[in-house]
Amino acid sequence: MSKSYGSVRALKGVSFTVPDGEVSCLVGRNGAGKTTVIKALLGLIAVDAGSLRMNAREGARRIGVVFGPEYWVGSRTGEQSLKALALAIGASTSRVPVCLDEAGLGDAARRRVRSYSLGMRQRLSIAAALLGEPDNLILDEPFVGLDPEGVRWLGDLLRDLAREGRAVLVSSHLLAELESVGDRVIVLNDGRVVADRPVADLRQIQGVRLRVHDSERFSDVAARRGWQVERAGRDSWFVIGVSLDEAIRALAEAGVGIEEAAASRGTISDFYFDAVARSREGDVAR
Ligand SMILES: Nc1ncnc2c1ncn2[C@@H]1O[C@H](COP(=O)(O)OP(=O)(O)OP(=O)(O)O)[C@@H](O)[C@H]1O
Repeated sequence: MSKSYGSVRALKGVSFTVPDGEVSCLVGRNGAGKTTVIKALLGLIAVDAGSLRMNAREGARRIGVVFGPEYWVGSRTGEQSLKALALAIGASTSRVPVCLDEAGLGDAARRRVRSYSLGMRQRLSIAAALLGEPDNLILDEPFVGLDPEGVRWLGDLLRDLAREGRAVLVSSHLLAELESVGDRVIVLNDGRVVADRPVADLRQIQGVRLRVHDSERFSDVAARRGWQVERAGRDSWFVIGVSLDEAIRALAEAGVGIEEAAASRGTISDFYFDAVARSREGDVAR
């Protein structure tokens, strides 16, 4: 898909697949194009080129959408809000208490939304997405405002919904929350997909996570030794396929100060920072 807003090219030929039975994570910096992709998928904006294809096994598939917490009208109760929505989308109102319970809002159903916390509004949005028993789910920043219990609950819910065969697409800046949820990670940068990989592949990668005092000297050592490194932050690195002992010895010999070092497997966070850094250098990795 490609999309411009006037002279701003928000999407420059974005293409990816969201498979059934998986949680796919869309990540990227502010302005990378995530919301534009999601709006285009939902038909809320027209794209200049490209299209969304759904592998419809049984006719048109239904998409559940999580609205931002600001969507709700404060003077309505949670129950009234979902009833109105159920009527609007043609879902049975018998789903309302089921979805409110699923979202942990059973006890707050008759309270006005204006008295809900941010996390409760977010839960109401998630309950709304489940109303129509959707085949697919699209969630834009669903973890915002949730407490630690809520984060775990939502992670488990998304995994369960995917395990039941749904395609789930989540956009989020909260990479730590995605680590235990995602099956696939798609990195957007400046309107392009710059990386797209199964999380299981990342977990296969073994290496050493390091925080060093001097990244320039570290890079010299890494280049001399032929290490494959991924940048995971300003002075944080992930060295692939090297043991902890080997890394510490080599850096100590070269006089590079180490602040932290630990053996580790690949994470979404490493993958993300590395993909964004490479795309800035013009080296688009997939
Ligand atoms: N209605 C609009 N009019 C003009 N430019 C827009 C509009 N909506 C988005 N843009 C621009 O398109 C680009 C992509 O924006 P988008 O909101 O899709 O990014 P995002 O990845 O969702 O960012 P964030 O993480 O901050 O939510 C940005 O440069 C943004 O300024």
